[in-house]
Amino acid sequence: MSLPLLLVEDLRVSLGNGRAAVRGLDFELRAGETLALIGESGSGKSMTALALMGLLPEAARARGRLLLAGEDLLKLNEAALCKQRGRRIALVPQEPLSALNPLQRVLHQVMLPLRMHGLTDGAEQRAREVLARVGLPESRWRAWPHELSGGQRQRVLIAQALACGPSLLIADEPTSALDPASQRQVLDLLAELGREQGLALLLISHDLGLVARRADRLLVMYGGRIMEQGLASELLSAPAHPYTQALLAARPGLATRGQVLPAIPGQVPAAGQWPRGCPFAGRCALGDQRCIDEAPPRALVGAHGSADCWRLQA
Ligand SMILES: Nc1ncnc2c1ncn2[C@@H]1O[C@H](COP(=O)(O)OP(=O)(O)OP(=O)(O)O)[C@@H](O)[C@H]1O
Repeated sequence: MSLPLLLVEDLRVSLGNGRAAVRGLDFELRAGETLALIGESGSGKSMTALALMGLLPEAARARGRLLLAGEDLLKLNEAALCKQRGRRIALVPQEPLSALNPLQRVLHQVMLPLRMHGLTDGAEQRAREVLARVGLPESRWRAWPHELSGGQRQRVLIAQALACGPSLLIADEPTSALDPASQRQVLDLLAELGREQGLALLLISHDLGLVARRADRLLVMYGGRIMEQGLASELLSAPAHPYTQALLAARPGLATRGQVLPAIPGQVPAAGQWPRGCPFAGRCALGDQRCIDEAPPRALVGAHGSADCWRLQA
């Protein structure tokens, strides 16, 4: 089997004042593979993405190892990171409107990362190629961002992210601002691009139902830790961790018209206020005192997965 393109080892992100957003994350991602990072708001997904991009907020610090093709991103200085960002690792952000420059036409915005990385020869041709690939009609290439629909804007951002031919693409809630039909189209496009271009794709979402079937593997995160991980097909058909089961039961798509949207009872605690043991213990219908006090050991689940839960101990 090929070596992983991305190897994350014991990633920890602290926010200052003893608060931690990510508390020991391990995962790997291969070229051509799509990994979905799933969890409710506040689980630490975005901080993981920002650590990978080297774009954490000022007060935040990352520790651990983030090996991209063997090179530890956490050891690079800002100048070296700038060379990677947009070129080898690219991010498709959450908010298409605020991520685009309102004063620049689409085609020029897609040429921007190429220019920033000194790839000026053939930049316009390359921008045209990626815009065509993401399915933006040619009649829109000279439009201003405000003239586009939400789905079209997100396609522009995907084109921008693809322009320099990155090997790792991170999409952080790429469809949260879109209507359901555009959400499906954009996710299908990302999954297609991942396969076709051999990208390692990290798809971040709070909506398990929306992204699960487009991913090869799922990594369920809560309280800055991994709750469960495994092949998407196995994890969806037999979720082992009570948190994964609760997320699946709370999928927005399960609600019928007029029904209150299902939700997991209780609140996600703020960073720094997690129980000593399992982060989910306080909200888990099956949790007991041991779950609150002691971190659960990892149990193997199915043929390829694992879950951190006391209930799964033999
Ligand atoms: N800019 C910031 N400065 C300080 N703390 C932050 C910042 N952004 C997020 N946090 C905190 O970090 C923790 C993890 O947040 P993070 O944004 O990574 O979660 P998430 O799973 O991506 O959720 P969301 O989908 O809402 O972004 C939360 O407790 C959050 O309040």
